[in-house]
Amino acid sequence: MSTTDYAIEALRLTQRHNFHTVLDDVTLRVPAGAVVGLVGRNGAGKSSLLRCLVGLEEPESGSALLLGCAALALDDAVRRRLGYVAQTPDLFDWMNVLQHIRLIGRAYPRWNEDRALALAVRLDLPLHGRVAELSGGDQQKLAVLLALAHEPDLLLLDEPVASLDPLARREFMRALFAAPSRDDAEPRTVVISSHILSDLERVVSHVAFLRDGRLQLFDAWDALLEHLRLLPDDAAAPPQAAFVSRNTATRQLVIDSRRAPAWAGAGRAMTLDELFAELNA
Ligand SMILES: Nc1ncnc2c1ncn2[C@@H]1O[C@H](COP(=O)(O)OP(=O)(O)OP(=O)(O)O)[C@@H](O)[C@H]1O
Repeated sequence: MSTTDYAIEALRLTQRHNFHTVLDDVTLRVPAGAVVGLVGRNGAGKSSLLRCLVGLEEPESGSALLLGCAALALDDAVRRRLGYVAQTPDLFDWMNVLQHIRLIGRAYPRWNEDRALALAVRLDLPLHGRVAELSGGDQQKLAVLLALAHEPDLLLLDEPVASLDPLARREFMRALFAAPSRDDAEPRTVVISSHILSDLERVVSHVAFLRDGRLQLFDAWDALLEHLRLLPDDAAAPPQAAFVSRNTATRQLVIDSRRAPAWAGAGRAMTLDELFAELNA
């Protein structure tokens, strides 16, 4: 793949806060059109990674390119093609939903107000409700709506569904993958961090696992489903080179059968929940 086939190219990102390593040499190349689930335990570094990717935080070392443009020097043309929703929505308390839609719309030539209003209705958002009076979930819905309505080519979402009820989550997922209204639209690339792995599993093309600031695993989800196998850690173990994780408490192994083809049929595949538990054991 050439550099331009990647919507995101992060090279050796390292970040420290108060002498604590928050991101540790993270290299991540996200193909254009991928939908990446970014997962990891609390404090693993997901928000920090997303902030470094969108240029809101300057890493101690390393660099990131978004749509081919340096994250720390994004030009207006690239900014207009980006959407980012922080974990804590960045909204104006004194403004209502409709005012937000009109204000943000002015900044984006591609803004689709009809789509924004239709989405507000589908998400059950009160158009005249002031942000200060909205529930946490409704504030999160508004932040997501604002990031979606300019039809970005690259969307980075930091736990966008944490406070959404199951029906709102379903609407949100539909909106996320709704076909863009423009003819010139490129396949949208999405990075979405979430702890709701059952939701992610249904929509992602790729999964990135972070643990203690390190990128533990990044691959296409269908490849992981096919090739990662959970099996008992016993005397007849596969070659160590195939080990992905070893759980001494449960005496189970995760192996990558691409590195041990003879073991391709051994054990069983895992759900994303199970794989998460094994990788963080
Ligand atoms: N500005 C900061 N100053 C000091 N420490 C920070 C700062 N930002 C993040 N950290 C620390 O960096 C680590 C990673 O935090 P981060 O918010 O990126 O994790 P996360 O994976 O998004 O967690 P969660 O799932 O809880 O949202 C944590 O130990 C956190 O305390």
